[in-house]
Amino acid sequence: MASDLLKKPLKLALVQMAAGADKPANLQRARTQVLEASKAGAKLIVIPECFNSPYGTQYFPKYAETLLPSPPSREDSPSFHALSTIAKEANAFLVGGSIPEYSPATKKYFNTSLTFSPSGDLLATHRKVHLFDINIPGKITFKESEVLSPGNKVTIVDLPEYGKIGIAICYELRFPELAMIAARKGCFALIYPGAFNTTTGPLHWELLARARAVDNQVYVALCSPARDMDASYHAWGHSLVADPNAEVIAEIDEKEGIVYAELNGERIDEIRKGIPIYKHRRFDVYPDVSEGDIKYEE
Ligand SMILES: NC(=O)CCC(=O)C(=O)O
Repeated sequence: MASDLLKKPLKLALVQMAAGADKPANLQRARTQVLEASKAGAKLIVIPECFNSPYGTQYFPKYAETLLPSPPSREDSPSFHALSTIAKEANAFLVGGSIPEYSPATKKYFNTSLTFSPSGDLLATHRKVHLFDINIPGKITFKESEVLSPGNKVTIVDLPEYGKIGIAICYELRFPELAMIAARKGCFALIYPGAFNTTTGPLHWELLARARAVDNQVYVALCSPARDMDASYHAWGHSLVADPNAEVIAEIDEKEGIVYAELNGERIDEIRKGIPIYKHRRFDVYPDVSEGDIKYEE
């Protein structure tokens, strides 16, 4: 019996690409690797957070593009047009990692993810809601909010013929509420373009992916850039897919490469039948975070 959540099997690819200082080269690299994934049969393809620029607050203003009004002009957003064309060439849904965005109307910068359909149409825009501001003395200090402003919407995207996915960016993996809202609204997978680092990555990256998967009994996919030890920020890499039972079913090391996984709705149904937490929740005892005044990207 077909699953209500994911109507037919879906091949997912996570493109763990290197992103350097040369924006046109980053766009070209994304194209080459997305097309390789599509040749391998992937119908949902993800690229990393900040794929068109090095990751660092010092780079965001220089690499930022203007997305509104939508569609933007080619001059305002070469990355928007590259992603739309790549999705069409690949004939696949493309979660376009994220790019630094500048809004002239508000004079604010955002960390923004664009998702395109196989015909190259923009399906959703997610501006990172939870900014990465951390300070681990002697290890890493990073403050996205020095430059970026937060988005304020939950992003759920309907992939026609398949089902719904939730999209959030990197640090947002640490916020179970976001994942729970998306899962309880019927998503079969939570997709996170991300760039954890070599301090937090070893302990938390896989743990958090598996935690969000087991909490919600959905697929969880994390797509990182490849590690570049010459860059100012050392990405953890290790793009991976956890299944609805929190098993890591595909993973890569820190180098460039593509991770593939077959997603199957019947696997979600099987796990939910065996451990029926969806029937056991007690909203008479505590509130349902997926109800109430939630702001969605439309
Ligand atoms: N780009 C990010 O949001 C990094 C998040 C991260 O490394 C973490 O530990 O959280």
